Amino acid sequence: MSKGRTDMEVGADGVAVIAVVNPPVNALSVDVLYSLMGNYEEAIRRNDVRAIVLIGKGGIFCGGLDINVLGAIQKNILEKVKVDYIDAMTDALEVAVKPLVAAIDGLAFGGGLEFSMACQARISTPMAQLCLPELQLGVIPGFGGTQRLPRLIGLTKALEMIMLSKHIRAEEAHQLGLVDAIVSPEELLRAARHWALDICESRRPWVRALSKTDKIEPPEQAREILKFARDQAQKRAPNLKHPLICIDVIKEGIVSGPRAGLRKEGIAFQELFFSDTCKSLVHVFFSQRATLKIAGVTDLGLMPRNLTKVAIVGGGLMGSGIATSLILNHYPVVLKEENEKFLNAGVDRIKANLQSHVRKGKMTQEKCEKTLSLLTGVLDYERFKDVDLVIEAVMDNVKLKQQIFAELERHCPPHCILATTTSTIDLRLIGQNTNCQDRIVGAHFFNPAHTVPLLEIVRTQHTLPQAVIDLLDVGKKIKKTPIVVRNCTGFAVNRMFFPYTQTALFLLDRGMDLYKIDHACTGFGMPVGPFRLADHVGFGVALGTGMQYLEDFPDRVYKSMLVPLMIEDKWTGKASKRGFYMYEGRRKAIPDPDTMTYVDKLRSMAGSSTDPELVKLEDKDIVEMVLFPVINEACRVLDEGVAVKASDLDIASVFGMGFPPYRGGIMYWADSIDAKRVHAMLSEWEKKYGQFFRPCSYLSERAAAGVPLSAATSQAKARL
Ligand SMILES: C[C@H](O)CC(=O)SCCNC(=O)CCNC(=O)[C@H](O)C(C)(C)COP(=O)(O)OP(=O)(O)OC[C@H]1O[C@@H](n2cnc3c(N)ncnc32)[C@H](O)[C@@H]1OP(=O)(O)O
Repeated sequence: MSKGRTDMEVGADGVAVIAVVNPPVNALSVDVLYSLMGNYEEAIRRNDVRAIVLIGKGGIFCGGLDINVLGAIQKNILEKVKVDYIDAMTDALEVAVKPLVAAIDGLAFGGGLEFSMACQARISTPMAQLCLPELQLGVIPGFGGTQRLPRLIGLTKALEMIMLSKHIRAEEAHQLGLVDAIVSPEELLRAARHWALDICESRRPWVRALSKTDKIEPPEQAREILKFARDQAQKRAPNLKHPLICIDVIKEGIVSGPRAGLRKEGIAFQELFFSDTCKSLVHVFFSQRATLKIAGVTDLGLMPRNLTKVAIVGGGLMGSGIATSLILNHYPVVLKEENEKFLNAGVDRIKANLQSHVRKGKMTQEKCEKTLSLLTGVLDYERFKDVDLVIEAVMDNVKLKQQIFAELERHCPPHCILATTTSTIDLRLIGQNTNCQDRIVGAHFFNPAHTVPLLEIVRTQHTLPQAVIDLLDVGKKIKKTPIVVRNCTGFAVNRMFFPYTQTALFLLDRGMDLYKIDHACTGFGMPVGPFRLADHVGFGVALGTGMQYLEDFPDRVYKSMLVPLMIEDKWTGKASKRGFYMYEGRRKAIPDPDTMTYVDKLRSMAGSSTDPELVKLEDKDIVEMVLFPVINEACRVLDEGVAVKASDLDIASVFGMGFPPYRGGIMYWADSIDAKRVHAMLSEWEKKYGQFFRPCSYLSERAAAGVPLSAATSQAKARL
């Protein structure tokens, strides 16, 4: 946070060019802010300076406030940034006696975009991307963005950008009036200088964003727009306050004028720094980047090879989702199926995935067809001879996978990485009939693979670091957040979340209403409750996984016969339209009264009776009972070295299971509750309900020593 600077050069034309220099994204660190103000004041003072251009060095304008500053303030390492001072800075730019023009190449994010909006004009290159992403960090724009953006582009568009942290490209920004001209990168500086001098010489208007009123909608319409935005924000994230605070701040500017709006923005911005939401989201931001740093893999100086052609074996739900993701990100894909019928079905699924992009306006029909042309369907291995990566995505059957991997070794070039999507089978077993265990790696995607943002990369003791590096690179290019884990049953994500549905089944057996359990979990912020999740995954998969877990972890599998009972009647979850819910149309899930017939049958078969204490549990207690066993398993996953660090599990839970990011991820949340309490509750439940709830040694030791669950093992050992 105390690094970076700005450089100033004054040209013979009288234009001072102030460049932000703080790679990799030119974030506004404390040093950059002070340096910027120093340069600015000097430029205003100097008689040889007539105008100022603000630019970022290295093809990036500015990635916003240095997020380390937020973290440091939260931890009291740094005194609160003087927001008054920053306001004064943006104000100073806006009311400067010499014109300022922002020259934007690459990213103009957060505080960076806000500084540019305080300038009198913005010139960009075609590749520029503009965004106010502050809400994703639990704060609101704090350098005047809540007031200047609506005045530059109107309330409707400004709210869309701010509330959804929506990126816009130069062309759209130009149409909206946020960017005044688009020029090539080579022309950027020259054009910005000219523009600034043109303002000096009154050939172009001197625009002060805060004084603009022409884009703001009339009062009645503005009220409606703000109300709609509020309703949407509440619907999207009922547990979050900062989006509503942001709307209040914008409203203040509309109702009482931009000065009042700026004042309110400053106060709210400072207060939000210290909210748990902001702390959690900052943790998620850095943890997400940290997944790419793996000791013994990414610190060896290896560079990712350029994998240009990918093949997929199996065009089922998973294979077609992965293919969609790859072609959407410009990878040519060969899709192999065993017969014409399955191949057509796979290709149709991919077409349907792309069409849904067209329907939602994310893609034109023309682009859709171009994207689809990257896909080649085949029935044999002929085209595998020049592929760089194969992803096997057939059903989880050891013999079948072993046969496929032996064939892949024969047909693919020797550098080709062979990946499997298995979620349960030991990778060493899959590669047993090959001599290329060092190129075998797990690429565990989550269904639907083209939308779920997590990719679990699984390595064995044989996997070469180069194969992991290459897959990390592909993962990043197809916009997945990858976490690298070690080979074991269920890997990190499925293993960690296995108890989620298990505990729910336990509660159901003891008389709790299943919809109450799901409701409690979604109220906490999970996208779906455990029963809806089971429907989505499908009972066949759930049962298969359950059997595997029973074999590998017999001490902690809760044996419920409910799912097998339903499968007997061909109720298999969402795919069969009957499961714990009934399904109408594509999405609608309706509580199914007939499900209770199975529950009652099971209860009478097992002779189980309602537990009066459990059925009285409130939502908060249900959430703890369902999620504490998840924490317990996450501790085991960490202790066994399946995951490298606790923050990887936070990311896995957020991006793989939809754990609410504003709670920081599963381990972060556990530490916020305190390991002692998690341990105490599990111990109490173990006594009452059996070993399913028994706390593992990692949790017990850390709870006893008062060490956070997320503390790195070496630090923790020193304290244990
Ligand atoms: C007052 C204001 O209103 C408040 C603010 O401005 S709050 C900050 C607003 N800005 C943001 O939220 C931007 C956050 N950053 C991003 O979205 C993305 O990093 C990006 C789009 C800028 C670049 O993405 P990408 O090219 O994929 O690179 P990415 O790996 O994410 O980042 C590269 C490095 O820059 C760092 N970085 C990115 N933005 C940063 C920021 N604003 N502060 C500090 N570090 C940042 C990352 O941590 C990463 O560091 P590492 O290499 O050590 O892991």
